[in-house]
Amino acid sequence: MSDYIAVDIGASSGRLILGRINNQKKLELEEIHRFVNGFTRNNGHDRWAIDQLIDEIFIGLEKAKKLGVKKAKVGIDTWAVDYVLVGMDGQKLQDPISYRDQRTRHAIEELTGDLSKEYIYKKTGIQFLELNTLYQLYKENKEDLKKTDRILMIPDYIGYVLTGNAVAEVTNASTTQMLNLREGLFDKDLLAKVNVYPEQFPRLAESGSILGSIRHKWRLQYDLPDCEVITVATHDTASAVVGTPGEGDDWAFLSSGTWSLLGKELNVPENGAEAFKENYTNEWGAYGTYRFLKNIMGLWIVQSIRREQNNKYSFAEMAAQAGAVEPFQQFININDERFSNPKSMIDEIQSYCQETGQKVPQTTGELVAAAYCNLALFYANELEKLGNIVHKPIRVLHIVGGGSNVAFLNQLTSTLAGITVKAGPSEATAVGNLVVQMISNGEIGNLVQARKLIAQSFDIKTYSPEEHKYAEVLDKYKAFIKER
Ligand SMILES: Nc1ncnc2c1ncn2[C@@H]1O[C@H](COP(=O)(O)OP(=O)(O)O)[C@@H](O)[C@H]1O
Ligand SMILES: C[C@H](O)[C@H](O)[C@@H](O)C(=O)COP(=O)(O)O
Ligand SMILES: [Mg+2]
Repeated sequence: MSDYIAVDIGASSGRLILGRINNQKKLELEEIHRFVNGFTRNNGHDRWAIDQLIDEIFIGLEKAKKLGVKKAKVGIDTWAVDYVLVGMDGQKLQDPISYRDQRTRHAIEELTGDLSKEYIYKKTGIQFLELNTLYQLYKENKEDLKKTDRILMIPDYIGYVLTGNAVAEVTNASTTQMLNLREGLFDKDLLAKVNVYPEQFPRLAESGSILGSIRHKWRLQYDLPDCEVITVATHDTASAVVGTPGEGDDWAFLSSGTWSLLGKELNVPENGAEAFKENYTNEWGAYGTYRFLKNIMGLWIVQSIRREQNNKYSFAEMAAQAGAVEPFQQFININDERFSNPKSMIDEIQSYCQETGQKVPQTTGELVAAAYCNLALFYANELEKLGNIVHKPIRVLHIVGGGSNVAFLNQLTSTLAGITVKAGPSEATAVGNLVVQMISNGEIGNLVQARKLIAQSFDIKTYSPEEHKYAEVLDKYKAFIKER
C-alpha cells in the first residue's frame, strides 16, 4: 500500500496528515504536523503569510521522512477565492490579500451596475459574496494586474511553488464566480469586466490529475521524501464534501470549521429563480458534481471570541461552558455582514443584542452559547429551504470538520431541524484530500467506494431529535429574522 499525505490549510489552522489503507482495509490517519493560520495587516491590507505556510509544508514533509516515509503522493487543499499574482519573472508580486479585507466592501453593487446579478448568476450559478475572486479582481490594483503573468488560486500557487507547474483546479476555480457553467471555461465577459486576459489564468484541471514531482531545488533546503503532487479537490470545502460519508440521496452536508458550508451534492447545477433568491451557490465538486451550498458565518465567531480572550480557554472548554447555559436567550442573525470581520466580535455581539432589546451575553459561556444556538437555528432554517429548492427530502445531516466535535451544537441542530445528525470525521477535509489521491492512484475504485471506506474507518456519532424540545423556538426565530 502506498503512502499519501494531505496538506489541508483552513482559515484558522493547517495540518499535514499521513493516510494509508491498513491491513484491516480501514483508512488510517496520522497527523504529522499542525500549524496556526490567519491573516495579518501589512502593506495596507489583511494578508496571508503564504511563504510561511509553504515553509510549514516542507517542515511537515521533513517530519514525514523522519517517520520513515520515503515516497508519497501529496495533495494540497486550502480556503477558496483568494489568489496570488505571479509576475513575469515567475515570482509572486506580493503576499495574497485575505477575503476578509475591506477592499471589496460594496464591490457587488458597483460591479452589477451594468452586469445584472441575474445575468451573472445564470452564467455562473455562484452565490453573491463580496469576498468572491470576481470582486477582489474588480478592486485589484490595476498596475499590479498589468504586471501579472499568472493569477493562481492559493492551493494552485502552492502546487506551482512545489512543482513548477501551474493549473487552475476546477473546484476552487469555480469559487471565483467567473466560471461559465455551460461552457466549462472562464467567462470572457466577466474576465473583461475585471481587466483580466484569459491567458492570465492557467488551464483548468480536474480533481485527481497529476501535477508533478517536487522540484529538485527544494531538496537543497529540506530533507524530503520522494513526493508526487496530485491536484486533489483543492478547495478545502470540496475535499470536505468528498470526505463526507453520505450514502443514497437523502443526506445533506455541513462542513463546520471556520466557515459553516451547508448544502447538498448534485449531479446537475441548480441555478433557478429560487436558488438565486436564496443566494445558494453551485461550486464545482470532484468528479463532475456540484456543491449546492450556502456559506454561513461558522465557528469564526467562536475563534474570534477565543482570540479576543487571548486563547484563555480551549475550544473544548468553551463548548463545555456554553453547554451549561440555558439555550436561546437571544436571537442573532449570525450571517449579518457585521460579524464578518469586526474590530471586536464580543463588542459586536453585545451591541447587536443591546440594539435589539435582548439579554446581553457577558460570560464566555453565554457568548459561545449565543453563537452555537444561533448557528443551529440558522442551519435548521436553511435545511428547510434547501430541501424545498432541490425538491428532495433531507433526512440526514452529516456534520464534518472541527465543529463536529461540539456535541451540544450537533444535538441542538438535530432537534431544531427534526432530522438525524451524523457527526464526523472531524478531519473530513484531509480525508477527502487523501481518497482523491487514492482513487487517482487506483487504490480505491470511485467516490461511492471511498465513502463506504470512510464510514467504516471512523467513529461517526449519531444524534436524534429530542421530542418536543424547543418546539416553538424556530418559529419565533424566523419571525425575529424576518423583521431584520
Ligand atoms: N474539541 C473541540 N471542542 C469544541 N470545538 C472544537 C473542537 N475541535 C475543534 N473545534 C471547533 O472547530 C473549529 C476548527 O475547525 P476546523 O475544521 O479545523 O477549521 P479550519 O479548517 O477552518 O481551520 C474551531 O474553531 C473550534 O470552534
Ligand atoms: C470563502 C470560502 O467559502 C471559504 O474558503 C470556505 O469555503 C472555506 O475555506 C471553508 O474552510 P474552513 O476549513 O476554513 O472553514
Ligand atoms: Mg477546514
